[in-house]
Amino acid sequence: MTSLYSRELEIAQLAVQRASILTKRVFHETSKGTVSKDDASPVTIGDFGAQALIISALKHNFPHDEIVAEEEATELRANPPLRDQIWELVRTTSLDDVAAEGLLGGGIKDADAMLDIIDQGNSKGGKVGRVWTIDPIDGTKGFLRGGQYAVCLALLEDGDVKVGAIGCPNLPVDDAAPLTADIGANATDDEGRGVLFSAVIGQGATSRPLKVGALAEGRSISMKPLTDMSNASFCESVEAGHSNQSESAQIAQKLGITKQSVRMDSQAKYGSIARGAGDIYLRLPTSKTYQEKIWDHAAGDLIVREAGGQVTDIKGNRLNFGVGRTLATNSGVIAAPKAVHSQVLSVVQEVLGVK
Ligand SMILES: Nc1ncnc2c1ncn2[C@@H]1O[C@H](COP(=O)(O)O)[C@@H](O)[C@H]1OP(=O)(O)O
Ligand SMILES: [Mg+2]
Ligand SMILES: [Mg+2]
Ligand SMILES: [Mg+2]
Repeated sequence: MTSLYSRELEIAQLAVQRASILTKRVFHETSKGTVSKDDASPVTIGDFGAQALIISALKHNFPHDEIVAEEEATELRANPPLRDQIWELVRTTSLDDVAAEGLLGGGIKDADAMLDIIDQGNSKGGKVGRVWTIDPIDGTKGFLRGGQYAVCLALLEDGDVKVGAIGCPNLPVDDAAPLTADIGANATDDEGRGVLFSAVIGQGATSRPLKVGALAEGRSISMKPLTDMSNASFCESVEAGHSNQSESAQIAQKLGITKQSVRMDSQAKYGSIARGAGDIYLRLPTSKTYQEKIWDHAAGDLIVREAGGQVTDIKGNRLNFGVGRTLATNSGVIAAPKAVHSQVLSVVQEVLGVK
């Protein structure tokens, strides 16, 4: 008997795996083609290309599902050389396994079809029906720096995360490796790196080596039991503009955490705590107006919860993925093992003055 969401899980993981190949090619082979978006955040040919490949795989398998994806093709329609650079990558990226590539429906017809596919990620989201959410490259700044980044995909059903997959090409493949954002000085090959995290609601969380063909064997992951806060390690964003690092230092001190925070870009933070490499992930608001995006959290939220963690915002509320493209009703993120979450939450609220 096949389990619930088994097909969605398989397609999601293969789609993430294929898109990850494209991002690695961008990093190793080409200039990054970086352009600035309206909000001044960077986007590269890797972001656009990865989004095209993932949406194409989803539309082939689940043509009626909605898609909320980060990027859109307007810039590319006005910039044919950029479009052609992306098309060349998309056209020549496939899984190194005929059956797996076949499951994703193979390639895209032409450059114009690619632009239309990228724009199919424009759903408004919401709390009704099946909605996939895609962050083709999460942590673009980490990607550009040669640090951590992630290819993220999740399925929401009636606003609830049911399936999540996160590809982390630069994390150690070994779940027992120490928590670090460092990929090794002058690392030029992918030796020992690349992990694919996944989860299905009610079925636990898994990690497996990130491959370039068929899926590798997975193993079940869980958060580390944390009994003594002085041994805890917590992770946060590299970018001070994405999470308040001086408040997190005060919180850590009050909790009795003695280790320095580990700063890493992207949802690699969720994956790292889910496999017990780290313990706590704090994301503390830096502005009253910024709304977190659903594609930045959906897969990580499920993977951590399925690994035995609890994920809330700074008010203690579950993340609500059913209110549109953003987490408009939430503020910040606190992810921690269930047993200590309330302790962490109360210190966060004390330091931040949250009532
Ligand atoms: N002011 C902000 N507060 C929190 N997150 C932000 C802010 N500005 C951008 N981001 C998002 O944070 C995510 C990366 O998080 P991290 O720093 O933990 O890796 C990116 O998806 C980025 O969005 P964007 O893709 O638009 O740059
Ligand atoms: Mg992101
Ligand atoms: Mg992104
Ligand atoms: Mg971005």
